[in-house]
Amino acid sequence: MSDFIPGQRWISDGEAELGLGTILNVDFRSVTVLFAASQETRTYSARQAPLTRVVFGSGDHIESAEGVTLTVDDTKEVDGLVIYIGIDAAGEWHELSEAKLSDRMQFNQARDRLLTGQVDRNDWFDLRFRTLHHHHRISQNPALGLAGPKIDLIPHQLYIADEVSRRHAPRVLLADEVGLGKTIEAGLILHRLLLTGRAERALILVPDSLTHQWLVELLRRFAIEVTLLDERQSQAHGEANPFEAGQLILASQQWLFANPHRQSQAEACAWDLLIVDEAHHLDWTPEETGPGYACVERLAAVAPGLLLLTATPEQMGLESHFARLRLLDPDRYHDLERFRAEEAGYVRVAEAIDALDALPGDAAALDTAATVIDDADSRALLDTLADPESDSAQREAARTQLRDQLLDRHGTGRVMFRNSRRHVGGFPERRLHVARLDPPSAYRRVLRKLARDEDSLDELLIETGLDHPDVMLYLDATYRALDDDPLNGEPWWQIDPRVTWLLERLTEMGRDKALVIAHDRRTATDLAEALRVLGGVHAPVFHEGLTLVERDRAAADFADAEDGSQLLICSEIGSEGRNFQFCRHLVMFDLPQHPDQLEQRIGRLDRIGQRHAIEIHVPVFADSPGERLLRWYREGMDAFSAPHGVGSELFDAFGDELAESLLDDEALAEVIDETRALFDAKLAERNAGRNRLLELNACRNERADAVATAIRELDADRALPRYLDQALDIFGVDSQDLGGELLHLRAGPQMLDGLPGLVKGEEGFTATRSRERALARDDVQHLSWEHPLVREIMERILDGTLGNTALALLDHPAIPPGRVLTELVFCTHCPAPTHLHVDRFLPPTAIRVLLDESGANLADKVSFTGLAKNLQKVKKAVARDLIKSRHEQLRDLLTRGESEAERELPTILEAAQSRMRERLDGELTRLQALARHNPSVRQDELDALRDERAALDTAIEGARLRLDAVRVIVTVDKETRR
Ligand SMILES: Nc1ncnc2c1ncn2[C@@H]1O[C@H](COP(=O)(O)OP(=O)(O)OP(=O)(O)O)[C@@H](O)[C@H]1O
Repeated sequence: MSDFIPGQRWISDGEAELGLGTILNVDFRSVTVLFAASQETRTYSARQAPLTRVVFGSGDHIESAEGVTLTVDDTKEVDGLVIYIGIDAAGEWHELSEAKLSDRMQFNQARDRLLTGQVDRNDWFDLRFRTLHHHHRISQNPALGLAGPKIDLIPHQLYIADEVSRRHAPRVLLADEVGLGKTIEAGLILHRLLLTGRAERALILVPDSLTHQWLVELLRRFAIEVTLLDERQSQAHGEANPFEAGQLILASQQWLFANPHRQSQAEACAWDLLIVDEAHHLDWTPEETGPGYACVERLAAVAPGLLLLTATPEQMGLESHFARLRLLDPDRYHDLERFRAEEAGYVRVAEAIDALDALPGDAAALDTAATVIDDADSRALLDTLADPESDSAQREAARTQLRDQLLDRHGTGRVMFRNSRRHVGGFPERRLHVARLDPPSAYRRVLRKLARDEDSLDELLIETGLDHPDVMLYLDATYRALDDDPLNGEPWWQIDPRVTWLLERLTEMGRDKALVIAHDRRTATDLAEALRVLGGVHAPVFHEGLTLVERDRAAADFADAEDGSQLLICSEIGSEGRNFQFCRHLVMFDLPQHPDQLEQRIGRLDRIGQRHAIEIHVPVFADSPGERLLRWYREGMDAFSAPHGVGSELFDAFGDELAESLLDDEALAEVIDETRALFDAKLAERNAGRNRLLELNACRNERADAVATAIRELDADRALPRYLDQALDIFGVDSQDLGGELLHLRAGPQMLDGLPGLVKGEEGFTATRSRERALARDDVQHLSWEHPLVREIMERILDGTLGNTALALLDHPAIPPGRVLTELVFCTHCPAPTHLHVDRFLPPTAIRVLLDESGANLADKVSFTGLAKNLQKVKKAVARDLIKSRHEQLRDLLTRGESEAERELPTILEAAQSRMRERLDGELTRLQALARHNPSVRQDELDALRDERAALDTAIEGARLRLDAVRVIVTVDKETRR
């Protein structure tokens, strides 16, 4: 028969912070418990439920749900429930069923363990106290959640991650230029949200070709383990919803978007955060919604958090860009025309921001700023800034604040972050090398035919089945398609001079690696064959026809610095998302037709981490459409020198005309002139308006610097190695110093099970506290306070009972032998739903009380460490006897200690309240001010912030103290010890 009866009170052994639970339901298999204080319900197996029954004894204090505190005098049992008989502060007697106890009550484990003679090792008690101390310290660190990942501290990424992850349910477009680290930003945001409990479930949708890269990047850099879901795995779950298989699911977009059944399963789950990479593929036009867009739209409607990633937000045109913004905030982005009009106003805002630098003293600048500034608070700041008499520190503060206010209150800044190379700086030069080759006669025949008249072009299109203008641009494909022609007997690569040209370039490059990209998959595979046959060069190929595993293998072969291949040949899919910055030669075997695609290709190499100038090699056939396309890119928009972000608009304006002029130099010259004029105009317009605002907003240096400094301080925290030494030893982890700041950690024979990354009998892992060392090697983990092993150890200590009782001997000349000191560690306990992240303001806070026999508190006079280093351990049996003999005295001292600690609680709670109010009121004021100007502040954000503040207020007010640990210290003299 089950031991559980509805109404009984139990606490969770592993999650004491849930508060006092009530048995809701019991059947022969399971038991369901409601933890009302933290609004959680849990179901456990009835036979192995990790629960402890809560029963209080005579002298204990209990509290009823109505808030009446009683001192227990006696108990009785009725129908399996304990009835407490106790007296309240006014001297009235009450009977209280356990079912009516307050949900916020704590079961005093340390007290009960001590009084029943269960004592732990003295060093465990030490470790417990230190854990509380460090946990408290780290929980309030402003860099929490950003310090653990194994990344370089790059300001624009830190700024974005910090800004976005502070928000309630962030919904943003991460739109940095290619290779500036959008994946890293998304990883940082996810990491912080997970670490602080603000998110638990996330769905990450990425292109097929990037699933593995994401999986590895999240694991290696962020120590985040995700479940990669595909159709095969989903089927293994049978009827069950495969998206429930893990908290963090990574899936391919192609798979999900093509599969309505799986989509409805994904939609049926509760996600906290949805991440969509390469979001420019989500097609939308006013006439038609693509399946990917529709799927994400439905998921985005139910997931509170949404991160869309794209380097080319406008690749599919402004309308499509607007549609993505609409996914983020449908209320704000509902009218395309209004959006266009708003964009036009950004120029004035950007000019006003720039004008601030000329103040005080410049009357024109003052006018420019004043035309945009229209609220009272901003106007007051402008007055300070314009006043030559004002204090210079005040002026600087006003300038910064005003700039922030202008950025906040105007533009898409809050929903879109876009950093550019120009702004970030420090990126390598790009060098273009064009090889002008003579077309072989077979290609010349095609060109002549094309040049003849329109009818010949139509004929060729029908004959080859190719599209226009592909038939002119990719002559090898046209040649292949004309395989009925007896003159086209040889494989294209036997006649195409680009093959020998490439072999020669490879020889010149020596040991340097090269990435080759061709438009067409067949060109890529044939080219690999050609290089093998004609030059004995082995090259892996990467294209859409390969399985994911085959693609990853090809990429890994290329990435291998020692034995890997010199080159990788990709079709166009290799031009997206992949990290090839270890290589500096890019061969564009042909040219893509869209400027954004050209930028994506270059972006594989021109990424963070690239240390060399990038050599871009392009072979073109003299006087061919390919050469004309190259001219359009170079002369029309400087497409090879740096990303400019207006390619999409140019393509929309001139793509068709260009296709028509690829056979005609005169017509081309006109298209180039027109393209150039529009390019210059767009660039000027962008740089003055939206781009300028986006740039200014994408990284606020003071904030980024503050985060980086906080991270560096945590990196250098000398307390971590000391803490780890002790913790690893106690948890049975063997650690070996490998020199060079490296540490190898392995499970020792006595290790407590279930520590992340460590399994008995297995190798373990190498880690280092040095960020630089960790970054230098893929196989070395970054050991920080946020490392999963350190977090698990801390959580186990804080949630469990390890070290919460101890007994030690003290030999002190000033204290006679046989006296008892009691060292009590109380801890604030604040049950609240995890998403409130109450730890930010009130992390478990220790109050130490050290009582002598008379009940005097010596904590201020005798420090924890001062005392600890003079203590001697004692055998457990002796400790038990000592405790038994002092039972009554200890009970009294425990009660006395409680009232000592209670005296300190109000100050701690007040400080927590004021920290919380300062932060949330500040955010609320800022958001309210923003909402007046910038409709991208959502009403639900404001409401959520108000609700959060109210809920935090209640939670902090309801915080209690619980006895976390107790150590009894008995004084001895040298004689006794001997
Ligand atoms: N802070 C960092 N520390 C170390 N490496 C980084 C950092 N930021 C970016 N990288 C590396 O630079 C490369 C580009 O970063 P990432 O893939 O996040 O860029 P992206 O903006 O998503 O690129 P794309 O536009 O191609 O999708 C990756 O190899 C990434 O690991």
